[in-house]
Amino acid sequence: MDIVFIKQLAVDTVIGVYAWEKTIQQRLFFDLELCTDIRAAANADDIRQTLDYAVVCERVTALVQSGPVELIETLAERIAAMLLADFVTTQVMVQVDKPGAVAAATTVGVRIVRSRH
Ligand SMILES: Nc1nc2c(c(=O)[nH]1)N=C([C@H](O)[C@@H](O)CO)CN2
Repeated sequence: MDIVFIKQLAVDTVIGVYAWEKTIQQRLFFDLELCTDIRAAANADDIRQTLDYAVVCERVTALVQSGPVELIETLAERIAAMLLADFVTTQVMVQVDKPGAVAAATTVGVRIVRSRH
């Protein structure tokens, strides 16, 4: 299967478990992979026949900024569910990086893979 991917999409939002985190914006980064068949789009050279990664970025950014949550796991699951429901894809990978969370680490985060049932 082919993959449309997005690396290190930056989104500022209110995210975190602790009280001090609920009053500030923090930057998260998203890596996304959407499994799809790109051959029809390639043959026709037609954006309408593939996943538009710019639209995916807009949708993910809007979802992340739609309201505060505590866990990056919550965002990963919501993003995966939205991508599977609204785009022509059979399986998605969603990685959420929160690089400011642990000073001694370059980054921390979660990565999930979800498929259409
Ligand atoms: N598995 C997770 N662990 C932690 C999370 C999280 O979202 N998932 N969040 C925090 C705090 O919000 C932390 O980022 C504050 O620095 C701690 N652990």
